[in-house]
Amino acid sequence: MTLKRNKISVIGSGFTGATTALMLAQKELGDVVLVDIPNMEDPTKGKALDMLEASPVQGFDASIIGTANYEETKDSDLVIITAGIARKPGMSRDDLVNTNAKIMKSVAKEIANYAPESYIVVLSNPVDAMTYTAFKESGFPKERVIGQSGVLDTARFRTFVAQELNLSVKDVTGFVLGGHGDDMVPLIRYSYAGGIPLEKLISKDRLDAIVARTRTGGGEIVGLLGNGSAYYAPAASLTVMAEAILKDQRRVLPAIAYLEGEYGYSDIYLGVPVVLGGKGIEEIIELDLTDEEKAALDKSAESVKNVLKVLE
Ligand SMILES: NC(=O)C1=CN([C@@H]2O[C@H](COP(=O)(O)OP(=O)(O)OC[C@H]3O[C@@H](n4cnc5c(N)ncnc54)[C@H](O)[C@@H]3O)[C@@H](O)[C@H]2O)C=CC1
Ligand SMILES: O=C([O-])CC(=O)C(=O)O
Repeated sequence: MTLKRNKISVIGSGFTGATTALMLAQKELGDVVLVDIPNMEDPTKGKALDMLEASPVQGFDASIIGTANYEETKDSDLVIITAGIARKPGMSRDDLVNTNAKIMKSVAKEIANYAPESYIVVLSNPVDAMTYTAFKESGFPKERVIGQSGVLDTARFRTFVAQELNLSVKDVTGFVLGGHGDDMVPLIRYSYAGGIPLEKLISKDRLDAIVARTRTGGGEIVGLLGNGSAYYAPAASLTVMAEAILKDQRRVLPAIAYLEGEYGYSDIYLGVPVVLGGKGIEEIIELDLTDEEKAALDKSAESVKNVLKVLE
């Protein structure tokens, strides 16, 4: 028997792509190919070499290469797409749609050509619409094209709750549904600290404030950074999704999935709870929602549909 390491391609070697490449390698999830456009080839090679030189210090075994040649992605097991522009203060994620759709189409075609059996995880914004674009352009089955939003949004929610209660983040769980925009839907009813419903531990006013901060969590970082958007927590979120797929963990995570009737929506990619494992999205979990929660999800789905209309 010949054992082989996973091959993971990360498209886009900017803030999120490079950080993700390092985290994947540090966790020894596979050999990493970092890809960018031709005029970014040298910086991409430089970042990859710099990361590789960290491997003896930290003691991880993974090759990391930088390239502008998609041939290097041949037969990747997993491809993570971070290529595209990021927003600046004053912009919404949806303002990125036209530029990033063009990039996503070309990247998805390259992946379909060189890594037709791979799983695709999309980060580029507006991510619900970009995941839809990657699905259509790649022609891959829906379970192999997944978007990242909920792990990050939930992580922000968990961070703020842990700060509020002065408890370990490890004991705080949360669930954020819907599109990755300011009308995402954090579900308090399904969120706990050490198994205790949050509503029993935090006042309604404080919970409302935490929900509001979660919804605008991306914008908060954009405002502070001044020239770009978040990358450490997004990279950590991508890494957890990659691990769930490559190690067939069957984790229950919120992820952007293609819906065909689930939650009452069709032909749309939207953030919902899924089982993520070796076959990609193995199940979509349908939760019972109150009328208020469903109305909030409808509003969020409507925003995603409006972005998709721009693409038509
Ligand atoms: N879904 C989410 O939760 C999050 C999404 N994002 C999004 O991820 C994207 C990337 O963000 P950053 O890494 O901070 O941006 P960045 O500007 O630092 O890096 C983007 C990289 O993509 C490259 N690129 C452009 N066209 C390409 C192509 N055709 N092939 C390969 N590479 C290409 C650029 O040269 C650049 O190096 C943005 O759209 C951002 O909004 C960022 C954080 C969280
Ligand atoms: O806010 C942005 O533009 C980047 C992003 O999606 C996030 O950090 O949630």
